[in-house]
Amino acid sequence: MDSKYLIGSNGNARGLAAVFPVKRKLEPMKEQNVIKKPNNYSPPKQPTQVYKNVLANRKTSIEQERKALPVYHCRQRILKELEAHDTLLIMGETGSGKTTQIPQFLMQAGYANQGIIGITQPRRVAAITIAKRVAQEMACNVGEAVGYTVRFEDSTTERTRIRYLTDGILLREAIGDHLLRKYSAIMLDEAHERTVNADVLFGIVKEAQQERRKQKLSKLKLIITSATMDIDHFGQYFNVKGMYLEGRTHPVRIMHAKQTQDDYIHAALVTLFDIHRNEPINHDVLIFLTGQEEIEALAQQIRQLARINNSGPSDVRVFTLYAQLSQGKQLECFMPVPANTRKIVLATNIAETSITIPGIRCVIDCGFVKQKSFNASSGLDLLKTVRISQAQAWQRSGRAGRDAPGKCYRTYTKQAMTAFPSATQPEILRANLTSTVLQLLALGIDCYSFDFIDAPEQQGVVSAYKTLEKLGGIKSVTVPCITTTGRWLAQFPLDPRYAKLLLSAPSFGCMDEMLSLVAAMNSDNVFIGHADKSELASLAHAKFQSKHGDHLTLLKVFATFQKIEKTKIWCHDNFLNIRNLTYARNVRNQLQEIATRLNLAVNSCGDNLDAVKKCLISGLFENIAMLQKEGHYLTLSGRQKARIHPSSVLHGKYKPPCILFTELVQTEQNYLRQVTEISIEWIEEVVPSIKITHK
Ligand SMILES: Nc1ncnc2c1ncn2[C@@H]1O[C@H](COP(=O)(O)OP(=O)(O)OP(=O)(O)O)[C@@H](O)[C@H]1O
Repeated sequence: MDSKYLIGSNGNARGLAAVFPVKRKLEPMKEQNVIKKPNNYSPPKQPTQVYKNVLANRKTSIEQERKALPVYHCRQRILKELEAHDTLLIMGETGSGKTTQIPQFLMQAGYANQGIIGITQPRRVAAITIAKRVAQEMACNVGEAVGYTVRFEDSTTERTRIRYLTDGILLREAIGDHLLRKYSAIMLDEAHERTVNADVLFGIVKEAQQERRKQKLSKLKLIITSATMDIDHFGQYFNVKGMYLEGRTHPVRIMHAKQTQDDYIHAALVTLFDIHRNEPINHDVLIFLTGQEEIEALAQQIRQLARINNSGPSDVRVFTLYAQLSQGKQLECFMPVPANTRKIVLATNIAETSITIPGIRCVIDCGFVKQKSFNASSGLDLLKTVRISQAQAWQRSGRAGRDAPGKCYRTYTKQAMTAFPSATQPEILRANLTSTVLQLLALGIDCYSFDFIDAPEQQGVVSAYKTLEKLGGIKSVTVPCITTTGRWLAQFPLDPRYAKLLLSAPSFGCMDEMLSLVAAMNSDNVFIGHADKSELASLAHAKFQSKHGDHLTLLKVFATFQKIEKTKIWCHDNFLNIRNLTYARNVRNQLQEIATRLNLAVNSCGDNLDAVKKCLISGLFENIAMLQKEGHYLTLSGRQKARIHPSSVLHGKYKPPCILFTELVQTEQNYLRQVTEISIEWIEEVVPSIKITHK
């Protein structure tokens, strides 16, 4: 197949249907395979001898896998270096064992006796799956010696010594204790990702380390790791030399498209079918695409083609993995599939670093990513599809060689790749900084004097200060001093604009409603758009439609869900996602706990829904748009032309003259997502600093 890797030369998708149900190449079941794909094996309550043997085999096999990792042979060197230096920069190939093994080395060397070993991850799915893997390696349950903490979910207990957490969580903890005293060692993993939170953490942990030294407190050891970081830049910032872990993991064979592909989705599909025809059935495939819509459309296409051509049970299982999916759904692709079935995972860059999806032997990389960037002059976040960096391309290929040699098919030419930027632009140089600036202020740090690894643009910082001033979080842009409101805003694990909705809700008399709405807005899509039964789904969803718009529709769904007893049946009948609604309920409980701590009254506005709509303006005042006589909308801040997204209940009907939206999405054109009709007069009433100069 390698020499044939000429994407697009295999005909069109119709032709592919005929190619798909190729005779399967069944691999003889090796003992190892039986352990990896246990065919939904569930252990009996009292372990039988057979089960004990399976467990023993599994333990031995995990032990062997660990010993084979390159990092395993560098254990002594790492520990010696860490004894001599307080900070280590470690670079090692993807899959070499940095994330799973180094924390265990530290624990064995006694570092967990004086505090917790914390390992940050850019994404929740990585923190959860890695904690599970390490718990398995250490033969304990998650929450015992090893645990994870992600937003709204904490599996750790007082027994936990190794804690995987998202960088956002550690940042939040720093607000409570800027010396991070509960940690003896912190590993900042996947440093190349350069998320805003990670960049801020670099400065905070560096400061905490120095301060602990000054105050003669216990030492804080720092380890910064990645397979693709700019070691010179990091070395300069932390004033240390980098350490390179030699040793390769499983080789990954890279193949590039011979010709430029106009349609990367089609190219990925053709490549997938080539793989399905030529590679053993237990070689699972991971395809990198850019976003939810693209992924769901391709997943449906693959499932349909598989169905058309299979009379018996399908020999492929298609999984999707993107940020908007509920946590439960995200974790499904990590489960084993039955033997003689190929797992196909369609993912965004969420699967790009850190994670190991067991069974993946082939990666198809489309070479694009959806990137959020903030336009400081318009005050709006935009999502754009852009080329990945070369570092991302290597990270993606690294997902193929985790448990065996793999292959990576790049749907772009080798020549094209030379034009990709070598590293991803740090998020801090393109992100909305409102939340970060507030968190720094809550830590007593002024953005202008903070020791950033790369300082953000001044325009971005000023824009954040302006938003915070309007939210009441700081006194003025010129003297950015945090107010009591600012401190309260920082208490909620939310974007400050959403936190503001909760702080102002009691004065509008709608705290009960706002707790529900903010919780639902912070969970993933609760509506299931059923591909085969879209009319039935629309009919079911129509029952909840509010003429005011999407926010009140969502509130109606959530409020009904809260009252219903048989939620499973109700969600099923109404095409609603029970996991996301349950998650929202959990979020609501946690937000209510914080509100109670802050003595905020939980009042209800009953049928006076204008209260909810006015309250929405108090936080989302930058997300307002006016109808123009040409039929499109113009955003108030930034004057962007946009239309109501087709998924909105206000789409295609009467067009309200003034609307509030949750986000602006840029595809071929600008769309306003999650929209509610508001009255123009309310804007100045709720946020007096906003003057309506045009209509
Ligand atoms: N959930 C898992 N299931 C099965 N094997 C796993 C799992 N997680 C890790 N492994 C195994 O452990 C190895 C080391 O993984 P680890 O995440 O520690 O590597 P890494 O060096 O941190 O990689 P990266 O730079 O890509 O994050 C993997 O190559 C894989 O063989």
